[in-house]
Amino acid sequence: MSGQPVAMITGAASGIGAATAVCLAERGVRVGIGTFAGDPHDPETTLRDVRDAGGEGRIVEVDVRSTESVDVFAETLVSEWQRLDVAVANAGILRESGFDTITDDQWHDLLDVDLHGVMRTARAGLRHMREGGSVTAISSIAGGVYGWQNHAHYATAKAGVIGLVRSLAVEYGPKGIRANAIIPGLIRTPQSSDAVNSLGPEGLDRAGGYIPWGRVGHSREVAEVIAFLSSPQASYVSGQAIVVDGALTTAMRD
Ligand SMILES: NC(=O)c1ccc[n+]([C@@H]2O[C@H](COP(=O)([O-])OP(=O)(O)OC[C@H]3O[C@@H](n4cnc5c(N)ncnc54)[C@H](O)[C@@H]3O)[C@@H](O)[C@H]2O)c1
Repeated sequence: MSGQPVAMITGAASGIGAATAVCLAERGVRVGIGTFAGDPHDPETTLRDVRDAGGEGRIVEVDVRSTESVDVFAETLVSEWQRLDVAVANAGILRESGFDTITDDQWHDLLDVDLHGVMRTARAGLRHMREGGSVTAISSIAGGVYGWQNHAHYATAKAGVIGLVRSLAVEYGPKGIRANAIIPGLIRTPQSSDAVNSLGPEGLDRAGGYIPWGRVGHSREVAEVIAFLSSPQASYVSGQAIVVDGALTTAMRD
């Protein structure tokens, strides 16, 4: 096997996934830009940014609710570049629902993306990692650190991915494959902007005032940590869940 490492990133047309594609490209990683048919964001923007960073990318449509779709994503990259080294299970959705009114379908639909989609991405990637590798899953402070009212399904999924990466770290450590989770706080992306809509157009800025760092995070600030975890520089970091939140979860409320 030769050449630059290759990464698969789900949900890479926007937000943290798009920033991760660029960060990895800057480090010489060829990136598979997983894009979802229902996403209004144009993956060509991510591809252009990857190329502007001097990198190489390939857009592949993928729905993490489908095992076949995720497997084809990984196989497409391997057939193009003959290797796969990094899987970033980033795709996720956020829905609000009180717990005693949630339907089985609503519960299942969220976990199908946010937990089972992560499992499918990790599994598809791991099968092709021949010379070590790295899996990074995106959790959340909701579930990863805190509970969250009216979001029990989301928090359950995000807690679940931490259990998953810990188990993968143990199972695949002997093969030189690391697995970690990122726990973002409040990051300015399409998902978080939708979530705080009820606070008004300046909602994210106001929410940032409650964070010790004085603002919400940028996708790039999460992507840098994902890129580090995906790199050989993180060679002894595995089974961890790393919080990237501007000290939000560290702060004691008066
Ligand atoms: N933004 C935040 O404050 C925050 C905080 C904690 C965790 N997260 C997590 O970060 C990850 C990235 O989210 P983001 O904030 O960048 O928002 P985002 O909406 O920009 O990204 C989510 C991506 O997932 C994709 N997606 C949705 N359903 C899919 C499916 N079935 N198959 C494939 N792709 C699908 C979307 O197309 C989108 O590109 C998510 O897992 C999210 O839960 C975000």
